[in-house]
Amino acid sequence: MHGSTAMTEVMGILNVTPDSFSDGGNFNTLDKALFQAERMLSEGATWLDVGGESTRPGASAVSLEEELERVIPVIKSITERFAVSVSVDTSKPQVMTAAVAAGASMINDVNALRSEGALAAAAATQAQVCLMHMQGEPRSMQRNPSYTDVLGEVKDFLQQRVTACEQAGIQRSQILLDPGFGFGKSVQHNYQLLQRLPELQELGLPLLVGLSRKSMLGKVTGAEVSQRLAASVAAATIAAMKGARIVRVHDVRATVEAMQVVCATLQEEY
Ligand SMILES: Cn1c(SCC(=O)Nc2ccccc2)nc2c(=O)[nH]c(N)nc21
Repeated sequence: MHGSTAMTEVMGILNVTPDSFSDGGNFNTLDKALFQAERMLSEGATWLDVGGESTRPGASAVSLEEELERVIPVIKSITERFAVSVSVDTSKPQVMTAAVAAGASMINDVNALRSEGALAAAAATQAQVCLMHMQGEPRSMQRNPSYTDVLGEVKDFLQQRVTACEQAGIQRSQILLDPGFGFGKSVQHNYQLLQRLPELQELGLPLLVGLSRKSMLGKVTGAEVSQRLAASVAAATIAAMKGARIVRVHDVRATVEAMQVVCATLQEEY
């Protein structure tokens, strides 16, 4: 049995990119975001991940102003209204600073604080930081992912980023690590990382994983993005059994119930 008996936490995904709420109006965006936030909270999410820039390969870049406009009002409203922890999904240092000031308590950076000024921005807050592995850039990372030893290379990268954080004054107690499923990995690489997740725990820091609805699941089930609930819950269950501290998901209720079954199993109390 890996990890503590504490239940793996469920982080609900709250996209505030314009295409995630089909209408145009700003009020509608905030209104709809709050509705989704409240729903995911009621379903048992203890984290909400608020992101204003899609990381899909080919997604258009978002300006600083645009990203701030999208995420800050949402983070402010959620943290004023609800007792939930909010992470901000951004790589921009200015968004990190503003989001924490608005109430976010985790910085979720798919770029592992490699942008200019990101380490300093994160170090200036007391927020938790999730460092995620990515090979290459979102635009081109899926063209030809290649590794000699995917686990070893991901582990080395994450260790290097932890060292960079410590040198910037970020405490280890603030850091979570994430293998970055789908970010510069083939399907085989992704499943190797999932299977060998316990080896990442050797870095001695909590793990956050994002598997929900990703193409690695579609590849083996043949299911479209909107039809990947069972596969996503299965993947979250595997990750939790293998020690993940937080799972980042679209489907909160189903995943929370799966985590309750994992918890009962790992606690061996029944
Ligand atoms: C912001 N963010 C993303 S966005 C990609 C995504 O969800 N794609 C996707 C979503 C739905 C369907 C298919 C693909 N993935 C992670 C992750 O795995 N870990 C952390 N920490 N943050 C993350």
